[in-house]
Amino acid sequence: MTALLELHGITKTLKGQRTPRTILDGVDLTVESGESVAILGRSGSGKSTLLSLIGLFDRPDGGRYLLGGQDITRLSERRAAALRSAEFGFVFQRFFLLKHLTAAQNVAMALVNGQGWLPRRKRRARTMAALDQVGIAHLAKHRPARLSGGEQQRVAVARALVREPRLLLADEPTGALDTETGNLVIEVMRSATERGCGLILVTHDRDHANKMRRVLRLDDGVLNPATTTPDEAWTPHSAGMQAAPSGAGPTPESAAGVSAPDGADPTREGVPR
Ligand SMILES: Nc1ncnc2c1ncn2[C@@H]1O[C@H](COP(=O)(O)OP(=O)(O)OP(=O)(O)O)[C@@H](O)[C@H]1O
Repeated sequence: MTALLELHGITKTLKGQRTPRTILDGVDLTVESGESVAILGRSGSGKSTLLSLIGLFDRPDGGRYLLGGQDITRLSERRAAALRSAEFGFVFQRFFLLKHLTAAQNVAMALVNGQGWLPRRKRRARTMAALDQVGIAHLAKHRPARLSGGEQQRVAVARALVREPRLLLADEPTGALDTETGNLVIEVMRSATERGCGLILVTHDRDHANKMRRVLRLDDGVLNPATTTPDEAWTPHSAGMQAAPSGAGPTPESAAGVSAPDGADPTREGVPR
């Protein structure tokens, strides 16, 4: 069977400095449909860079990237944006909801692009189904200000799922939530894998990593191919693990996958290279 995602020898080097710096050093990774994979690693080990390459916000300098068996290593910006809208769902630490829109409108935003034209009734049905999936259909008409942090993140997860992505990419999605709410959000994302969606979760949380089928560790840009347990991954070498800094990042539109047709990387927005 063809794997959902295959990375072969992916490298990324930061240039523009006196000496180029290797951020990803020959990463190999295979993810099957319906599989969940946690990636652990200390701060600065390259986790967000890897997700950004997988989400087609950036390109590798070397290696091959296959999605469903198709080589997508070197797509034009336009094709990358189209594929990103059609195939991926994104969840970040911050929720990136538009304040003046209701929960339902925030979710429906993700259907504006990437799905072609959807009749209003269908759009509404899919939006409500996504909100129902995350257990907050009854809050559809509420604006973000009336929702708790966990409810807002569930809206963000519904927005990521409404397009029925093949792959869900989550970068520290529970970093701003309390334990109970974080568990709920992880469970919602994990349940999407039961319907065949792949899930790659970058996290510093051992318990959440433990809920994924595989746990992999990234050390200074090198992805250890051996499945590990979160406790093993938490060796002194990775003692520098800490919450990701919440700097400039995605916008509500880019988090919904509808506003980065120019290939701008929402995970890097505003960050000078
Ligand atoms: N735009 C950039 N400009 C300069 N350096 C960058 C840029 N993006 C990433 N880096 C560097 O690349 C390395 C990997 O960064 P990345 O954000 O991928 O790490 P991470 O494992 O996700 O860290 P964290 O857990 O803190 O989010 C870091 O040393 C970082 O400083």
